[in-house]
Amino acid sequence: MSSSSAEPRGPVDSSRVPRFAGPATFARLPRLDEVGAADVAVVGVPFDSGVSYRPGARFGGNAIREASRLLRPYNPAQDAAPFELAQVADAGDIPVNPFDITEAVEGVEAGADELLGTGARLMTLGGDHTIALPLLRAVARRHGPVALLHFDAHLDTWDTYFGAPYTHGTPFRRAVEEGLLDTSALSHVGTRGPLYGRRDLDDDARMGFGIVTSADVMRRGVDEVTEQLRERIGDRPLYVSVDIDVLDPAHAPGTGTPEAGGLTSRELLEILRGLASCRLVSADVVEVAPAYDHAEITSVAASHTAYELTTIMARQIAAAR
Ligand SMILES: N=C(N)NCCCC(=O)O
Ligand SMILES: [Zn+2]
Ligand SMILES: [Zn+2]
Repeated sequence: MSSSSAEPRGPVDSSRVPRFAGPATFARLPRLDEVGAADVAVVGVPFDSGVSYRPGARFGGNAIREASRLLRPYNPAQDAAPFELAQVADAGDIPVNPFDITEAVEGVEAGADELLGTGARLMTLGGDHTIALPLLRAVARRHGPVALLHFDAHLDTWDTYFGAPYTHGTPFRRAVEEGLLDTSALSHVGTRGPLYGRRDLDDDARMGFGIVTSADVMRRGVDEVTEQLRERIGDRPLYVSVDIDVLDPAHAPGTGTPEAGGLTSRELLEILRGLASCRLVSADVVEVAPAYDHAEITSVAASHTAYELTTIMARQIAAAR
């Protein structure tokens, strides 16, 4: 633990305080200001001014926090109690200007930079996918160009929308242009749906991305696909970005640009668990738009996604100690 030699402070005990009581933090964990420092900071970014279709992802972080009340402290799939292995804390939100995208992007970068500067890894809850760019800027400043595993229905390597360079469809083209990514280890997973033209794929391939489509996951299976991803990543520092629309709309209706034919939440969680040996330096879960959700289907899936990613980071922090 970076804060002190004391044991990590874990979640509120749901056998003593009902899990539906009190204000929500991620997984009922302490706030960052209650523990001083954290190994993994869960941070919200309530920003959705970069969307091309339905708005509402600005409410995603808090919806994920609410849904995460039901998470329990032991993760059997990874045989780990993540919140005992490392201090995980909820760092609140990075508040940014909803009326000025350029200023917001700078604000996210500064907020992420400050948290990373404490030695914490970030588990960011979006927000729309625009925020991946400033998050990657902050991460690359510390680690150099990182490997990227991008779970999404969409490529998000388009150039501009209405002339705007910073949008939720363009973060990874900007990241490649800025040299933030190790272009020998870039993968999209779960890609599907109509494109603007064949050229979208040509541009994407030229940037260095490999694609595992949603249909590939179905045909080849989770284990084979995950093995291939692990080989491509090797021991490089890895950033994982999960756009919740990688899931089929049946598994994640609460999102802004849904596409039919997506992954199941079981497939996504199993692929993530298969990455436990990778050097995960930070991650995000974005594009949860609760206004289109039903019975917290999407925010529950997102909370479990963040839980698996947090578990991977906590295990690695404990193993390195
Ligand atoms: N990043 C997400 N979720 N969507 C990008 C879709 C961009 C488009 O409207 O073509
Ligand atoms: Zn998407
Ligand atoms: Zn996206």
